[in-house]
Amino acid sequence: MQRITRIRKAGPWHDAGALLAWAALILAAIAQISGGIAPLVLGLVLFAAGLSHGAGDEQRGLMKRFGLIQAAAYLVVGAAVAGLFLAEPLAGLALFLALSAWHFARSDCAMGPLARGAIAALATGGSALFRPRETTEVFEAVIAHSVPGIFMDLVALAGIAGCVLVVISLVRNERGCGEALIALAATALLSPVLAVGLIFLVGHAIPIQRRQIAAYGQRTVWKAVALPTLIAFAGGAGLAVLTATCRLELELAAALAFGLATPHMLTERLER
Ligand SMILES: CC1=C(/C=C/C(C)=C/C=C/C(C)=C/C=O)C(C)(C)CCC1
Repeated sequence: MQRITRIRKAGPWHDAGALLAWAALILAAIAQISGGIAPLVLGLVLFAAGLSHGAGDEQRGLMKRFGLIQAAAYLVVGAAVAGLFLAEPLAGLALFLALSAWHFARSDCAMGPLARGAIAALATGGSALFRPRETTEVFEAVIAHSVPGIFMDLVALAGIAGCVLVVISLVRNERGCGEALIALAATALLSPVLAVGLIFLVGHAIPIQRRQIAAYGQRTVWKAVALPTLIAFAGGAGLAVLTATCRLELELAAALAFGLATPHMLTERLER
Protein backbone atom coordinates (compact mmCIF):
# COMPACT_ATOMS: atom_id res chain seq x y z
CA MET A 1 0.00 0.00 0.00
CA GLN A 2 1.31 3.42 -0.87
CA ARG A 3 1.15 5.86 1.99
CA ILE A 4 0.74 9.54 1.38
CA THR A 5 3.16 11.17 3.77
CA ARG A 6 3.55 14.54 2.12
CA ILE A 7 0.96 16.99 1.04
CA ARG A 8 1.16 17.66 -2.67
CA LYS A 9 2.38 21.21 -3.08
CA ALA A 10 0.19 21.72 -6.12
CA GLY A 11 -2.79 20.30 -4.28
CA PRO A 12 -6.07 22.12 -4.01
CA TRP A 13 -5.19 24.14 -0.95
CA HIS A 14 -7.70 26.83 -1.70
CA ASP A 15 -10.31 24.24 -0.71
CA ALA A 16 -9.39 25.19 2.84
CA GLY A 17 -12.09 27.76 2.01
CA ALA A 18 -14.72 25.02 2.02
CA LEU A 19 -13.55 23.89 5.45
CA LEU A 20 -13.64 27.46 6.73
CA ALA A 21 -17.22 27.86 5.46
CA TRP A 22 -18.32 24.72 7.31
CA ALA A 23 -16.54 25.83 10.47
CA ALA A 24 -18.30 29.20 10.26
CA LEU A 25 -21.70 27.52 9.88
CA ILE A 26 -21.16 25.23 12.86
CA LEU A 27 -19.79 28.05 15.04
CA ALA A 28 -22.75 30.26 14.06
CA ALA A 29 -25.21 27.61 15.23
CA ILE A 30 -23.33 27.19 18.53
CA ALA A 31 -23.11 30.97 19.11
CA GLN A 32 -26.81 31.47 18.39
CA ILE A 33 -27.77 28.70 20.83
CA SER A 34 -25.36 30.03 23.48
CA GLY A 35 -26.99 33.48 23.30
CA GLY A 36 -25.71 36.49 25.27
CA ILE A 37 -23.03 38.42 23.39
CA ALA A 38 -21.80 35.29 21.53
CA PRO A 39 -23.78 35.97 18.30
CA LEU A 40 -22.55 39.57 18.16
CA VAL A 41 -18.92 38.66 18.88
CA LEU A 42 -18.89 35.80 16.36
CA GLY A 43 -20.63 38.01 13.77
CA LEU A 44 -17.79 40.54 14.07
CA VAL A 45 -15.17 37.76 13.94
CA LEU A 46 -16.75 36.43 10.72
CA PHE A 47 -16.59 39.92 9.18
CA ALA A 48 -12.90 40.09 10.20
CA ALA A 49 -12.22 36.62 8.75
CA GLY A 50 -13.44 37.80 5.33
CA LEU A 51 -11.45 41.05 5.21
CA SER A 52 -8.68 39.64 3.00
CA HIS A 53 -11.00 39.05 0.02
CA GLY A 54 -10.95 42.76 -0.75
CA ALA A 55 -7.44 43.63 0.41
CA GLY A 56 -5.74 43.19 -2.96
CA ASP A 57 -5.91 45.27 -6.10
CA GLU A 58 -7.59 43.05 -8.69
CA GLN A 59 -8.08 44.80 -12.01
CA ARG A 60 -8.08 43.61 -15.61
CA GLY A 61 -7.09 40.05 -14.81
CA LEU A 62 -4.18 41.05 -12.57
CA MET A 63 -3.82 40.78 -8.83
CA LYS A 64 -1.33 43.01 -7.03
CA ARG A 65 -0.78 44.94 -3.85
CA PHE A 66 -2.29 48.42 -3.57
CA GLY A 67 0.26 51.22 -4.06
CA LEU A 68 0.80 54.05 -1.54
CA ILE A 69 -1.25 56.58 -3.51
CA GLN A 70 -4.14 54.14 -3.88
CA ALA A 71 -3.98 53.37 -0.16
CA ALA A 72 -4.03 57.10 0.67
CA ALA A 73 -6.97 57.67 -1.72
CA TYR A 74 -8.75 54.74 -0.11
CA LEU A 75 -8.39 56.29 3.36
CA VAL A 76 -9.55 59.74 2.17
CA VAL A 77 -12.70 58.33 0.52
CA GLY A 78 -13.33 56.12 3.56
CA ALA A 79 -13.05 59.12 5.90
CA ALA A 80 -15.41 61.15 3.68
CA VAL A 81 -18.05 58.39 3.78
CA ALA A 82 -17.61 58.12 7.57
CA GLY A 83 -18.21 61.89 7.70
CA LEU A 84 -21.44 61.50 5.70
CA PHE A 85 -22.52 58.81 8.15
CA LEU A 86 -22.05 61.14 11.10
CA ALA A 87 -23.68 64.13 9.39
CA GLU A 88 -26.63 62.27 7.84
CA PRO A 89 -26.92 58.91 9.63
CA LEU A 90 -30.05 57.62 7.91
CA ALA A 91 -28.87 58.65 4.43
CA GLY A 92 -25.48 57.10 5.23
CA LEU A 93 -27.10 53.83 6.27
CA ALA A 94 -29.33 53.78 3.16
CA LEU A 95 -26.31 54.44 0.92
CA PHE A 96 -24.27 51.75 2.65
CA LEU A 97 -27.02 49.12 2.33
CA ALA A 98 -27.66 50.01 -1.33
CA LEU A 99 -23.94 49.88 -2.18
CA SER A 100 -23.55 46.60 -0.28
CA ALA A 101 -26.42 45.03 -2.23
CA TRP A 102 -24.88 46.22 -5.49
CA HIS A 103 -21.46 44.90 -4.46
CA PHE A 104 -22.73 41.46 -3.33
CA ALA A 105 -24.74 41.11 -6.54
CA ARG A 106 -21.93 42.19 -8.84
CA SER A 107 -18.74 40.70 -7.41
CA ASP A 108 -17.18 37.86 -9.30
CA CYS A 109 -17.62 35.00 -6.84
CA ALA A 110 -18.12 32.30 -9.50
CA MET A 111 -21.87 32.05 -8.88
CA GLY A 112 -24.89 32.46 -11.11
CA PRO A 113 -26.60 35.87 -11.27
CA LEU A 114 -29.78 34.80 -9.44
CA ALA A 115 -27.80 33.31 -6.55
CA ARG A 116 -25.71 36.47 -6.30
CA GLY A 117 -28.88 38.57 -6.37
CA ALA A 118 -30.46 36.41 -3.66
CA ILE A 119 -27.40 36.73 -1.44
CA ALA A 120 -27.28 40.50 -2.02
CA ALA A 121 -30.97 41.01 -1.23
CA LEU A 122 -30.92 38.75 1.84
CA ALA A 123 -27.67 40.18 3.26
CA THR A 124 -29.20 43.65 3.21
CA GLY A 125 -32.93 42.95 3.74
CA GLY A 126 -33.32 39.41 5.13
CA SER A 127 -32.90 40.36 8.79
CA ALA A 128 -35.32 43.31 8.42
CA LEU A 129 -37.86 40.85 6.99
CA PHE A 130 -37.52 38.02 9.50
CA ARG A 131 -36.36 39.89 12.62
CA PRO A 132 -37.60 43.47 12.21
CA ARG A 133 -37.47 44.50 15.89
CA GLU A 134 -33.96 43.17 16.53
CA THR A 135 -32.68 44.64 13.25
CA THR A 136 -34.22 48.07 13.96
CA GLU A 137 -32.47 48.04 17.36
CA VAL A 138 -29.09 47.25 15.73
CA PHE A 139 -29.53 49.96 13.08
CA GLU A 140 -30.59 52.52 15.72
CA ALA A 141 -27.62 51.59 17.92
CA VAL A 142 -25.04 51.94 15.14
CA ILE A 143 -26.33 55.24 13.78
CA ALA A 144 -27.48 56.62 17.17
CA HIS A 145 -30.65 57.83 15.47
CA SER A 146 -34.21 56.57 15.21
CA VAL A 147 -35.07 54.55 12.11
CA PRO A 148 -38.58 55.10 10.69
CA GLY A 149 -40.88 52.16 10.03
CA ILE A 150 -41.09 52.96 6.30
CA PHE A 151 -37.29 52.64 6.04
CA MET A 152 -37.46 49.17 7.61
CA ASP A 153 -40.38 48.20 5.33
CA LEU A 154 -38.40 49.17 2.24
CA VAL A 155 -35.35 47.21 3.45
CA ALA A 156 -37.60 44.21 4.21
CA LEU A 157 -38.89 44.35 0.60
CA ALA A 158 -35.35 43.50 -0.51
CA GLY A 159 -35.55 40.50 1.83
CA ILE A 160 -38.75 39.31 0.12
CA ALA A 161 -37.08 39.66 -3.29
CA GLY A 162 -34.16 37.64 -1.91
CA CYS A 163 -36.46 34.77 -0.85
CA VAL A 164 -38.01 34.63 -4.33
CA LEU A 165 -34.57 34.64 -5.96
CA VAL A 166 -33.39 31.78 -3.71
CA VAL A 167 -36.30 29.61 -4.88
CA ILE A 168 -35.70 30.37 -8.58
CA SER A 169 -31.95 29.77 -8.28
CA LEU A 170 -32.62 26.44 -6.52
CA VAL A 171 -35.13 25.36 -9.18
CA ARG A 172 -32.59 26.23 -11.89
CA ASN A 173 -29.86 24.50 -9.86
CA GLU A 174 -27.72 27.54 -10.41
CA ARG A 175 -24.15 27.66 -9.13
CA GLY A 176 -24.23 29.32 -5.70
CA CYS A 177 -27.83 28.28 -4.93
CA GLY A 178 -26.57 26.45 -1.82
CA GLU A 179 -24.97 29.61 -0.46
CA ALA A 180 -28.18 31.50 -1.32
CA LEU A 181 -30.18 28.99 0.74
CA ILE A 182 -27.71 29.43 3.61
CA ALA A 183 -28.32 33.19 3.38
CA LEU A 184 -32.06 32.63 3.70
CA ALA A 185 -31.67 30.28 6.67
CA ALA A 186 -29.13 32.60 8.32
CA THR A 187 -31.38 35.66 8.26
CA ALA A 188 -34.37 33.64 9.48
CA LEU A 189 -32.56 31.83 12.30
CA LEU A 190 -29.68 34.02 13.48
CA SER A 191 -29.28 37.40 15.16
CA PRO A 192 -28.80 40.15 12.54
CA VAL A 193 -25.06 40.84 12.95
CA LEU A 194 -24.25 37.11 13.04
CA ALA A 195 -26.52 36.41 10.05
CA VAL A 196 -24.93 39.09 7.88
CA GLY A 197 -21.40 38.22 9.06
CA LEU A 198 -22.02 34.60 8.04
CA ILE A 199 -23.47 35.57 4.65
CA PHE A 200 -20.57 37.97 4.06
CA LEU A 201 -18.01 35.23 4.76
CA VAL A 202 -19.69 32.16 3.23
CA GLY A 203 -21.60 33.76 0.36
CA HIS A 204 -19.12 36.45 -0.65
CA ALA A 205 -15.61 36.60 0.83
CA ILE A 206 -14.69 32.88 0.69
CA PRO A 207 -16.03 32.29 -2.86
CA ILE A 208 -14.17 35.37 -4.11
CA GLN A 209 -10.91 34.38 -2.43
CA ARG A 210 -11.20 30.80 -3.75
CA ARG A 211 -11.70 32.15 -7.27
CA GLN A 212 -8.72 34.49 -6.86
CA ILE A 213 -6.51 31.65 -5.60
CA ALA A 214 -7.62 29.38 -8.44
CA ALA A 215 -6.94 32.15 -10.99
CA TYR A 216 -3.66 33.67 -9.74
CA GLY A 217 -2.23 31.04 -7.41
CA GLN A 218 -1.89 31.13 -3.66
CA ARG A 219 1.45 32.95 -3.55
CA THR A 220 0.35 35.88 -5.68
CA VAL A 221 -2.88 36.32 -3.75
CA TRP A 222 -1.37 36.19 -0.25
CA LYS A 223 1.53 38.44 -1.32
CA ALA A 224 -1.00 41.01 -2.50
CA VAL A 225 -3.37 40.85 0.45
CA ALA A 226 -1.26 39.98 3.52
CA LEU A 227 -0.12 43.46 4.59
CA PRO A 228 -3.39 45.37 3.92
CA THR A 229 -5.31 42.54 5.63
CA LEU A 230 -3.12 42.85 8.69
CA ILE A 231 -3.59 46.63 8.80
CA ALA A 232 -7.38 46.33 8.33
CA PHE A 233 -7.52 43.62 10.97
CA ALA A 234 -5.55 45.72 13.47
CA GLY A 235 -7.78 48.74 12.73
CA GLY A 236 -10.98 46.70 13.16
CA ALA A 237 -9.73 45.12 16.38
CA GLY A 238 -8.70 48.55 17.67
CA LEU A 239 -12.17 49.97 16.97
CA ALA A 240 -13.81 46.97 18.66
CA VAL A 241 -11.63 47.19 21.79
CA LEU A 242 -12.05 50.98 22.12
CA THR A 243 -15.83 50.66 21.73
CA ALA A 244 -16.13 47.73 24.14
CA THR A 245 -14.14 49.61 26.78
CA CYS A 246 -16.32 52.75 26.32
CA ARG A 247 -13.47 54.87 24.98
CA LEU A 248 -15.12 55.34 21.59
CA GLU A 249 -18.77 56.03 20.79
CA LEU A 250 -20.42 53.15 18.93
CA GLU A 251 -21.73 55.46 16.18
CA LEU A 252 -18.22 56.81 15.52
CA ALA A 253 -16.74 53.29 15.37
CA ALA A 254 -19.58 52.18 13.06
CA ALA A 255 -19.17 55.26 10.84
CA LEU A 256 -15.45 54.49 10.47
CA ALA A 257 -16.10 50.79 9.80
CA PHE A 258 -18.82 51.47 7.22
CA GLY A 259 -16.79 54.32 5.72
CA LEU A 260 -13.65 52.22 5.33
CA ALA A 261 -15.59 49.31 3.79
CA THR A 262 -17.12 51.57 1.13
CA PRO A 263 -14.10 52.33 -1.12
CA HIS A 264 -13.60 48.57 -1.51
CA MET A 265 -17.11 48.33 -2.95
CA LEU A 266 -16.50 51.28 -5.26
CA THR A 267 -13.07 50.37 -6.62
CA GLU A 268 -13.69 46.74 -7.35
CA ARG A 269 -13.48 45.92 -11.05
CA LEU A 270 -15.24 49.00 -12.32
CA GLU A 271 -14.05 48.21 -15.82
CA ARG A 272 -16.52 45.35 -16.16
C1 LIG B 1 -28.34 44.25 7.35
C2 LIG B 1 -27.54 44.41 8.61
C3 LIG B 1 -26.23 44.83 8.59
C4 LIG B 1 -25.58 44.98 7.28
C5 LIG B 1 -24.29 44.82 6.97
C6 LIG B 1 -23.78 44.84 5.60
C7 LIG B 1 -24.73 45.01 4.49
C8 LIG B 1 -22.46 44.70 5.41
C9 LIG B 1 -21.81 44.69 4.13
C10 LIG B 1 -20.48 44.53 4.02
C11 LIG B 1 -19.77 44.52 2.77
C12 LIG B 1 -20.48 44.59 1.48
C13 LIG B 1 -18.42 44.44 2.84
C14 LIG B 1 -17.53 44.47 1.70
O1 LIG B 1 -17.18 43.55 1.02
C15 LIG B 1 -25.47 45.12 9.89
C16 LIG B 1 -24.82 46.49 9.82
C17 LIG B 1 -24.42 44.04 10.16
C18 LIG B 1 -26.42 45.16 11.09
C19 LIG B 1 -27.39 44.06 11.07
C20 LIG B 1 -28.28 44.11 9.88
